[in-house]
Amino acid sequence: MRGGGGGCERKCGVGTSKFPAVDIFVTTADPVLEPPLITINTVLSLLAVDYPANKLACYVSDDGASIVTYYSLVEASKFAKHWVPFCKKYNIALRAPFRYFSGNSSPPQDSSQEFQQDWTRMKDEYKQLCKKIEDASNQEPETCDFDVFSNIQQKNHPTIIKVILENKEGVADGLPHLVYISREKRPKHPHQFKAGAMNVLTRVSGVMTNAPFMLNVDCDMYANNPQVVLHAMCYFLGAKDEIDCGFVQFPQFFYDGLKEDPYGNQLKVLHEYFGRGISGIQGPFYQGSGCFHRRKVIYGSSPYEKITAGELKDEYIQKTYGMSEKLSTSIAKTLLEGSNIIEQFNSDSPSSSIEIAHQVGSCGFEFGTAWGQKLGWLYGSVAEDILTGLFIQSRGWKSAYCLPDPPAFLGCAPAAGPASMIQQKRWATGLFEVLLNSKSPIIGTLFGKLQLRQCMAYLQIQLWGLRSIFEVCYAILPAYCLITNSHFLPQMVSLQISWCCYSMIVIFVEKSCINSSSFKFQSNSPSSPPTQNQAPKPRYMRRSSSIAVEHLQCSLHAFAEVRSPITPLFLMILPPPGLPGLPYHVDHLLSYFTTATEFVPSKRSIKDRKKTVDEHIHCLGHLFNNKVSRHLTIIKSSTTSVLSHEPKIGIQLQHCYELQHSTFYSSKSRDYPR
Ligand SMILES: O=c1ccn([C@@H]2O[C@H](COP(=O)(O)OP(=O)(O)O[C@H]3O[C@H](CO)[C@@H](O)[C@H](O)[C@H]3O)[C@@H](O)[C@H]2O)c(=O)[nH]1
Ligand SMILES: [Mn+2]
Repeated sequence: MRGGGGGCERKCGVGTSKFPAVDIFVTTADPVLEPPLITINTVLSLLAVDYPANKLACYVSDDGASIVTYYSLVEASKFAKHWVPFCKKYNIALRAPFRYFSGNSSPPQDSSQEFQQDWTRMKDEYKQLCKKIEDASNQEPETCDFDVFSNIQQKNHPTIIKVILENKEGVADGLPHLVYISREKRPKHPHQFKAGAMNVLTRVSGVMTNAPFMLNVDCDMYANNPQVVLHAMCYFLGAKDEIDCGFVQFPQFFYDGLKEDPYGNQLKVLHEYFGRGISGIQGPFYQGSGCFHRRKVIYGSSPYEKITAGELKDEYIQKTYGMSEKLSTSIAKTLLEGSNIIEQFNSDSPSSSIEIAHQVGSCGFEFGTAWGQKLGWLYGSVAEDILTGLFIQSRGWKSAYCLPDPPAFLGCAPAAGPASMIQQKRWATGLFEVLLNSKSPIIGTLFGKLQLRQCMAYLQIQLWGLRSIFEVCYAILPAYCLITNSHFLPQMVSLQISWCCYSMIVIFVEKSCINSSSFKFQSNSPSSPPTQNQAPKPRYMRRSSSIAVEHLQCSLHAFAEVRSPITPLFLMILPPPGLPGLPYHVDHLLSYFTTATEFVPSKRSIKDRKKTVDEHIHCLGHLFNNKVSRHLTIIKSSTTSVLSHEPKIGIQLQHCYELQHSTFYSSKSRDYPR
């Protein structure tokens, strides 16, 4: 055992030497669009997490090959030497300094003298750090250490790797390793965007530290909950079978969003409701940031095939994973000793592997190998996250969704305007590319281990781009009807009328149930994972609710959900007769009806209801608004949860509400680190 790590040990009831190592990857690509100050704040928040420092290594990939980014990291590492002990000493909740100090010009008055002094010193140091970075952005810093950056072009340069911090003695209370990487770029070589960067990070870390778990964060998402690594490890180590937990995804939440989120940039529907819903099937999608993977999952392993040493001949490994002896050894170790996760951490210091790291970071390394095709982060879509996660789940792995309080990561989202439209267009295109890819969910279900309902959930998001056609139609529909003095509801065609009545019932029951059954969260949510002997605390208390009504509600939802992903496809081919010329999209009609049901009598005050109606009307004007679909998604999430569990009604409901309301442990894994 190296080092002590008393803090974590006390909190978790497990010796920290038993904690598995974790490699952390932060990606940045452009020092202008992603200012180094933001990147270093993310890095600082990660260096300061509550986890033994000798089990962590943080790798920053800089696709911008920016001297300012590198300089900022070097300066930040000096600051970290004071910042991290400060955070741990006073158990600071928010460990990204720009958020911690924002709006506070003086320390809290009711705190101790010592704390006030330390606080003021830290704030001054942070100010100096900001000043240095600002100066460097205006005029490039000059020291001999930065020679490698001179005379290079952003898109044409060799690999640059710098070990900035090294925890050589392996002390748990020290600082984690910090490594800067800018992979080789050549004009004629496709660099494969983030997926390419992630694959280099995987290989470089494979030869340097080779931790069995890897966390990946975008540079603009800082760790908002210092216990995030512990939370993730509870899932990995608690899973009865590792197949249940190939990766652990934390939802993406954002700070400083616009009030009321008029453009839907907070992606509440996707992350909060949809995410919880599919947790009940095969688990959440991989969302690109805030996700922990098992290393062997990224190396392409399948939970059903146990690899034997005989299969891992050098020749095979080098053909699949590339020509590097040290990398081959580390990969073989990961694949063979996959479950012996404690042993794998490479105890050599990162700087001893720097030469090999350069080799595996070069752009020709992947030539002729399976990287990006069958392993690593996959190429072929700008939504490499969804594609990679889909491929993992198609091999049979499940994933877990973790929603601790406070949220694990917070990021910045474009507020509005062209930036957010460009982002949404990129996602819509990327998602559609995945649908057309040879690894599409349909193929995954037919020939792989992707569950049918998981496939439907993937289709639901992948058809997102196509839905805009219908969205436009429905947005202009009311106006069209006003101008031509016609109706947008179908004429007396029995099929459509029955759909309308049915939808009204669903929403009516939904509304009345939401009003009648209320759930109260316990305010004292556990801030640390429970110890071995401690029973898990229930995270919510049920107050009053009628099981019968709830069940009715859930079954209706289930019924409504089953057809949902198929509906848009079906209706595109076969528009029903009631609305000539306009496809009849049930989802969207449902959202119109949601507005109407605000007039159904309920216990909510008139003022409240009026507000909701206003909201909906406001929404209809905004094509990018999520609010209309919010109600729908509540329906979807409870449905998918219900559908995914065994037939006993009571258990179904329990799971359904746990998935919707629990913030920490998944309903499936109730074991804790041993
Ligand atoms: O060539 C590139 C391009 C991007 N990135 C990094 O990838 C991340 C995501 O890129 P960004 O342009 O910020 O995309 P977002 O739309 O904000 O990100 C979401 O969508 C992406 C897929 O489009 C996912 O990769 C992200 O993880 C997910 O958070 C950032 O850290 C970038 O620095 C690189 O490292 N190299
Ligand atoms: Mn981003």
